[in-house]
Amino acid sequence: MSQILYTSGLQKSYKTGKETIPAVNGVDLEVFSGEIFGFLGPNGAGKTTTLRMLTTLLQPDAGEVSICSYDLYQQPEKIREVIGYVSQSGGADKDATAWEDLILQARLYGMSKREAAARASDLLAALGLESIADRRPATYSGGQKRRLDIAIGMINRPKILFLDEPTTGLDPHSREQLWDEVRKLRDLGTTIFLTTHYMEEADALSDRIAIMDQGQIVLTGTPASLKDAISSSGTQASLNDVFLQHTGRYNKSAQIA
Ligand SMILES: Nc1ncnc2c1ncn2[C@@H]1O[C@H](COP(=O)(O)OP(=O)(O)OP(=O)(O)O)[C@@H](O)[C@H]1O
Repeated sequence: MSQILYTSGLQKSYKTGKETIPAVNGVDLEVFSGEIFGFLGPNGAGKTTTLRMLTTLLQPDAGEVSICSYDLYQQPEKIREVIGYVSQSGGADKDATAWEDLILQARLYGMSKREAAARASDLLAALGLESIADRRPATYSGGQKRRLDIAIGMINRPKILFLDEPTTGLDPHSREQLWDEVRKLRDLGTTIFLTTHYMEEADALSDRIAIMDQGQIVLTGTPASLKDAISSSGTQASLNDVFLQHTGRYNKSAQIA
């Protein structure tokens, strides 16, 4: 598999008054084309800060970043062309129907009216939103809203899609439905970079995961290899056990699901 995302020594501090908070403190990452990469860590670990740098929304203090071989500092506009980003709050327009919103987004990416309509139709079908395309998001369920957010994030056919906690707040059934949609996107060739607080989600979805803590990557590997590494004969460790061992705390939200 070829490399699609690379970071080396990525750093970012925030200054608030006299205090300097080293939010991201030397992050090295490698993500391969076609994989679902799970990005985990306790609250305040630095995940969102990392994600905002990778998506060109925040300037790093130091470090190298390349996505699809484009350099973050030299070619940020090229990086924006090849990524999609679905933030925790989503990007859907509450006053537009799904169809209107997708058409507008496609036109903003320079598609002709005909191309925009074809792209919107394809995305509505891929994400199971056809029957509600003419309604506004206020009338959607939580899962439908998240699927529309993802459709908007996919409008420009990104090579890599960043999903920030895509299933937070969804019930277990909607969450599993969304997992299927994410797998479908991956099977169609999109690399997925996903943050989540749900360990069973990371386990079920990710080809590989990285665990971040206090601004640094503390562990990377496949879910199976990470669990096997701390399992003893007769006792299979869970991803939550792995998380506990490497961050010193259980991920409480993981137990809600
Ligand atoms: N705008 C900001 N100004 C000052 N400090 C910030 C700012 N944004 C984040 N931080 C701090 O940087 C650190 C990393 O925060 P970040 O939001 O990246 O973590 P996270 O892993 O995404 O957390 P969560 O899981 O809670 O979303 C935290 O200590 C946080 O308080």
